[in-house]
Amino acid sequence: MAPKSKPKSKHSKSQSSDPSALKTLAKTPPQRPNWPTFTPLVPTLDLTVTSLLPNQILLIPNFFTTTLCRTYTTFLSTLPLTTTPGKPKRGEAVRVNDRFQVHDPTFAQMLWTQTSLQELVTHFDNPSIWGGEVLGLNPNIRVYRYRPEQFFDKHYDESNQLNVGEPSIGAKTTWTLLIYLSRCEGGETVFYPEGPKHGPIPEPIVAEVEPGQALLHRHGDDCLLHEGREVKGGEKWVLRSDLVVKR
Ligand SMILES: O=C(O)CCC(=O)C(=O)O
Ligand SMILES: [Fe+2]
Repeated sequence: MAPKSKPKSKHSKSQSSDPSALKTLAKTPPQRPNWPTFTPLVPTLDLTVTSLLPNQILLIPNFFTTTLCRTYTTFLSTLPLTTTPGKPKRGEAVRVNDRFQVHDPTFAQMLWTQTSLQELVTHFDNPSIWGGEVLGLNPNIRVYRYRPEQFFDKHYDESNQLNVGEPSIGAKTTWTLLIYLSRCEGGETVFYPEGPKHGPIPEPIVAEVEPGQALLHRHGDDCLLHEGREVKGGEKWVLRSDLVVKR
């Protein structure tokens, strides 16, 4: 929470009387988390991308090992998570969880290149599925913690336009990436495929919260309605980014 008034310490006084120091301070971006390294990992050759719904929802079991999941949840619980308000803005899904969000291009690049993700995505059987030339991951990194009774109500994920790299290239997001980091009761991510207009309503598709499993699903215009079901016991930890392609 922001302090009500500026602290009146000697330190802050000496800083404000030196304009160049102030300039440096203003330019300093908020500190990025000191993310743990991605070890140990299952070798890429031992991982497979499976379809929960062909062309729409893909899974990579054991993308993170159990040990790495534990390292991450321990680390993530030290971050300043904030509880999202129960009352969303108009048109936004009700989302009750604790979250942390950071713009971190370095981490996005690490998660892309220092895990099996880049290899699995770029060597996928049908690369046209990604919706363009894949550049990497969205630097908008989100961390969610759901405790019992917390959930993410039904919604669609939007595609976002952004610029990535140096020199920067126009890009857009096409698939959501979720990495489950813990085991919990409930909390499944559930998708609701649309059936034919007058036909029967298709069964929902349920992705279980398997620690270490990565889930990719199409978003933007091709997004299925989905939700993060209420957690009934334990904690559900998720790392979220998106696949980014050339615009
Ligand atoms: O936590 C989940 O299972 C779903 C998260 C989600 O839908 C989102 O991040 O947009
Ligand atoms: Fe979503």
